Amino acid sequence: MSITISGMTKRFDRTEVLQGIDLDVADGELVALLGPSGSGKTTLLKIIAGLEWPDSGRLQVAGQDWLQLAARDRRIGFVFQHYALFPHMSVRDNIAFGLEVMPRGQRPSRAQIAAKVDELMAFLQIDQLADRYPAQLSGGQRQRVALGRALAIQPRVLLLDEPFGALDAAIRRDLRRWLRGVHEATGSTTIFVTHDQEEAFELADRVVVMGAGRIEQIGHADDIHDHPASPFVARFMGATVELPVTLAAGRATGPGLDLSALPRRALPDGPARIFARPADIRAVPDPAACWTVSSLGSTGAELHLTATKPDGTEVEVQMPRRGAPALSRGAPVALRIEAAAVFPDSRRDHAAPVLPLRKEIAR
Ligand SMILES: Nc1ncnc2c1ncn2[C@@H]1O[C@H](COP(=O)(O)OP(=O)(O)OP(=O)(O)O)[C@@H](O)[C@H]1O
Repeated sequence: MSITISGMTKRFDRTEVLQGIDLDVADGELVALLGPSGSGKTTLLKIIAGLEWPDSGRLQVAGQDWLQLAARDRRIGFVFQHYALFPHMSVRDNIAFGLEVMPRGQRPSRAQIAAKVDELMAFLQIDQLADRYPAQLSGGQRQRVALGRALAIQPRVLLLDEPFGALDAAIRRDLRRWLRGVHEATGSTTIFVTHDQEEAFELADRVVVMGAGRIEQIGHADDIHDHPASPFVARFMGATVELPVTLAAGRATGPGLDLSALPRRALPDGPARIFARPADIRAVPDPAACWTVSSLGSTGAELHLTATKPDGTEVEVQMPRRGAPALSRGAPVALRIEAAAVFPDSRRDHAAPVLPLRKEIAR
């Protein structure tokens, strides 16, 4: 089922939680909503599920207006972070629940329900747990049961809200791989919410980055990592070093900065800011440079240093220790920035780029 959301807004009291969302999800696609806490991810998911209603905008699923449909008529599978399995029901009964409560005309027979549940438990690799109760399961097992319950009704759309949020890192990784397999096998259009970048990029076909009620960027992992569409996305993706530069003929320059590795950009002349990751910066000894090494440490593999300017600006640098020049505290250094996003100063932080970053001019 394809999903088309257009011009969607939602306000709670005075907060505009969704500020005009436009999003197309293709039939069978697996899409992640990624963003910091409070950016509106869950609200968007709840609107698709029919648990919230927008103030304006459209929601069409396979061409049908879902805002005219009650939640129970949407045939949606929904899994929350705090999966609420019924504690007094066995695994088997939890999974069967959605089928058992179907209206009489649509409800499969007892034998059909039993067969469906057996098939799902085998598919989810939890058949040996059929007669256990939720309290007797691990977090990862409970999560699989929750997913089994959501899948039992053969949902047209599967919505997962931080499905692995409460689990530890190793189990999350296992379940991610497993969920990807489930998605490929069932082919249901799936949207999941996460604030974990690795999870979003590993699992999803496309990632939707949300910030403060807006979609900041939609794309694939490499694209979002290398070409953030806004300062917000750059910061969110770990480009925590933010420095003023001057753009002239598509080239950025700044005091004590070597920016010759950056491609020319189709951006207007004038003041701008660059956003770089500490791991994309190299400190290079230079007696004439305005930066000095103010702290220096090593993790064995990497040197972590802080470079400081007389005006108090500080920059974190992480560079491979092997092959690094000899550096000591107080040494003057230039900063060579090997990759960075550049945004003209006139832009509002969350606006779309004046010119797409990808439109780089050949040197
Ligand atoms: N029922 C409600 N009444 C009032 N405000 C609400 C309600 N539901 C959500 N909000 C507010 O809307 C904003 C967005 O919430 P939402 O849960 O959609 O964000 P989120 O991106 O999913 O965050 P998180 O990652 O923390 O779950 C928040 O500021 C939240 O406090």
